[in-house]
Amino acid sequence: MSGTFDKVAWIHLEDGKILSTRSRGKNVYYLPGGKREPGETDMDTLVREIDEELAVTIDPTTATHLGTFQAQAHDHADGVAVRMICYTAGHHGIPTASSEIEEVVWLAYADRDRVSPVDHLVFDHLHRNGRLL
Ligand SMILES: Nc1nc2c([nH]c(=O)n2[C@H]2C[C@H](O)[C@@H](COP(=O)(O)OP(=O)(O)OP(=O)(O)O)O2)c(=O)[nH]1
Repeated sequence: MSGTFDKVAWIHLEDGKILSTRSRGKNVYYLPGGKREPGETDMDTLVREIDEELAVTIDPTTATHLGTFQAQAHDHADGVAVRMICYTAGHHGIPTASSEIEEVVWLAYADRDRVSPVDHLVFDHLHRNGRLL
């Protein structure tokens, strides 16, 4: 199978660390976010997915596009890609793991080996810019 997943992710940094999640049954951490549903804008997807995963309300008026990154999709056949459109954004509420999420953690650049290939690109970008320590 080939193709590309179209996903929107939330980049949430605090004290040089990035909020990351691990879904049930997975062995690597992902940046919170998910797949666009038909007709959704980036903000529609971001708000819906972050509410579903973390019970947090994203404030779309504060969203800033950080970058769009593409790499091999984790846990899929070679050649399947994920294109992840990444935003920082203010929020309301305390991130709390929903049922599909086993763990919510703050990762540093030193944790790069524990994230999926597309997140390597995000980690490198944020580290170069001094935002992920
Ligand atoms: N949200 C998110 N998805 C990621 C990241 N890195 C990464 O490879 N992905 C991948 C995982 C899958 O290969 C791909 C498609 O997402 P998906 O939600 O369909 O993943 P999946 O098929 O494992 O999930 P599911 O439908 O079985 O629940 O996106 C990341 O940092 N955050």
